[in-house]
Amino acid sequence: MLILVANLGSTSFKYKLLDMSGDFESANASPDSRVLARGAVDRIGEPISQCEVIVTQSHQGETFREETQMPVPDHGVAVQACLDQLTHPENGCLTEANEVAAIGFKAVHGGRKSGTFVVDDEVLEAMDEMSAAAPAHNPPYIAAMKLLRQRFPELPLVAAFETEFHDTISPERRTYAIPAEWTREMQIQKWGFHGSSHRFIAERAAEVLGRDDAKIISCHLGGSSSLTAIDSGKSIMTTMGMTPQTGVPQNNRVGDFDAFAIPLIMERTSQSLEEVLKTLASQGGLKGLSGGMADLRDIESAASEGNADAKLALGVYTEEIRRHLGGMMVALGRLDAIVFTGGIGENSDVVRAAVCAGLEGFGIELDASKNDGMRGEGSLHTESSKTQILVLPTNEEWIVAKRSLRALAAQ
Ligand SMILES: Nc1ncnc2c1ncn2[C@@H]1O[C@H](COP(=O)(O)OP(=O)(O)O)[C@@H](O)[C@H]1O
Ligand SMILES: CC(=O)OP(=O)(O)O
Ligand SMILES: [Mg+2]
Repeated sequence: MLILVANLGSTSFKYKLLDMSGDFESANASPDSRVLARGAVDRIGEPISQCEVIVTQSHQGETFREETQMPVPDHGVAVQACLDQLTHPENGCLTEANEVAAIGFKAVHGGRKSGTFVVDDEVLEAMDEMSAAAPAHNPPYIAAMKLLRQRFPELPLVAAFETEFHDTISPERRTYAIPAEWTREMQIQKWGFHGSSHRFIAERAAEVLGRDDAKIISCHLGGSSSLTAIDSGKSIMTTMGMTPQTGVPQNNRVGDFDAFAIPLIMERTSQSLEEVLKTLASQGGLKGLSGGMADLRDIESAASEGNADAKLALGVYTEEIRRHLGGMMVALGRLDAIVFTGGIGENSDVVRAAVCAGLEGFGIELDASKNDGMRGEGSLHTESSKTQILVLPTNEEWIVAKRSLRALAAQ
């Protein structure tokens, strides 16, 4: 049974076509060997996007790999290019898109619909209600789902919402200090996001550490970044709140911010509430701090050349990560591992070193020689470190595929 998983990130589009036949629930289900094709478009919306496609077995029976650079203005163009690639007469691996049993989406905010659901009008409506709360994420997902529903009306679409993994967080850690009826009646609360990634890290870290009762902090750092404290496989605390604009600074979204600064900004800039919110959700975060650079690769290179704004952006970003790390260590009471994942966590030794700096007194010791240039799965701690420091590449698509199949079976 083939499942196509669509992952529309804030800066990227990634997809995997997975063969989910046989037992995919067991520990040796081997996610990598099930990938028939995968592709990624990086730097969506920038003048030049990087596109990579790998088809493990094409119609010609051979592996096909292509890397191109071209403008990909939005996620709609990326989804269309993915379907064209998969059904390409020579280099694709599907004769028709209908050979796929379902398309699973790493959907972001369903508000009242937190879980994994076959997409119907009610799911789309719930996502639409949350579009103002997740402006960078929900509109492209809704557009992609509507496009695919129109093109392939027989093909089930499944939405695995990012909030689901955080359903285990206690009321004390998910409730804002606001009038109680706002929480009860409107569910204004800390939902948390990146659930597929943090769940994958919980599963993989348990395998790597060889224990099911591990206490870990999963640092998913990418276009969007969030940390989650995980105890025995369950989320107990996370950094994003009601919306994916909160927590640590995001690529171009503000992160934690004092709501009472907003009326002052409106007064002094003569901007409407909508204009100020749009700025906070598209010109804030790393982009706002650095004077226009939303991608950490650009910020790192500008900072190394002495650019003061870029240095400050890096400093604010890593200090915010450390602030949350400290709170999570207290919530967990013991820390077996810090895990770095996501585009930044998996690739940036600069960020990993800054996050772990000076934590030796807590038993967290980074080995600089292991960290420098480290990519792929591996460990970065010294022999005497009490806490392990790991890099585990995330696999959100694997979690979405598994959850999508369960939702289809439960229908
Ligand atoms: N080699 C690298 N060094 C530093 N940062 C990187 C590197 N490669 C990717 N990144 C960062 O990772 C981000 C993408 O992360 P990812 O988790 O894939 O994105 P998304 O949030 O779109 O799902 C990029 O915006 C970039 O900031
Ligand atoms: C919140 C979320 O899913 O973020 P992103 O897709 O940008 O990583
Ligand atoms: Mg992502």
